[in-house]
Amino acid sequence: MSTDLDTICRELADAGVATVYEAAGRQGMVDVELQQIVPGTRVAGPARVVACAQDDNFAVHRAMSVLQRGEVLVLAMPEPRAVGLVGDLLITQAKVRGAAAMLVDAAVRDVDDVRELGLPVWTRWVRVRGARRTDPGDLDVPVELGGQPIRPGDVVVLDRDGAVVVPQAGLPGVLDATRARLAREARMRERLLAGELSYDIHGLREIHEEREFHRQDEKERSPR
Ligand SMILES: O=C([O-])CC(=O)C(=O)O
Ligand SMILES: [Mg+2]
Repeated sequence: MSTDLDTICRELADAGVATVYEAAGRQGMVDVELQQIVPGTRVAGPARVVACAQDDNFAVHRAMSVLQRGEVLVLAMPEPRAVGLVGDLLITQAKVRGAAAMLVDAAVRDVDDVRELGLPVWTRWVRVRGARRTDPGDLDVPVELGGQPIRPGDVVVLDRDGAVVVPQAGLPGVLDATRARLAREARMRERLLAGELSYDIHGLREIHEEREFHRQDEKERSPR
């Protein structure tokens, strides 16, 4: 992974999923409930997409042989199911090879050991149900996760809130918008800490009072 991309990913990870999602114009959300196996982790990296055959983790074993440092392994299946595609042994390999994180649209097992390993993992389910190892599946192909298309190399940002995907072509724009949003939020936070209300800052009080005024007005004018 280039230093440039590495720096951009670090900046997006620090900004966090919600901020990047808003900065991207509310695009890229992975719309599923995800469990964060290692608390407190936030990461971003280019996707190494692993399209597993149904209930089969052959492709995950294969992916370990091509994985590059800094990548986020994205594990998908044709139908997401609570099948344990990875546990501590596969995740050990990912860690040794320098993966940034793993996003699993299936199940993870051995979670106590995985937590100890410390490689950030997000998963749809925790379940011990074993995977087959018979179909090589596909690597480096587009998949869909929680309604969100993920192409190889798209940047995946992950934290406690879940995951958001930024297509490579959109990276510079989203990075600029993220910086601008962080600056705006910092100014806003200062005003809120000083006691101001978002109700006033966004002009909502005014809107509400105006509506109330018209409602009263209409009530008075309407015949009984
Ligand atoms: O081996 C498997 O199929 C998944 C697993 O439990 C591990 O990686 O430790
Ligand atoms: Mg295991």
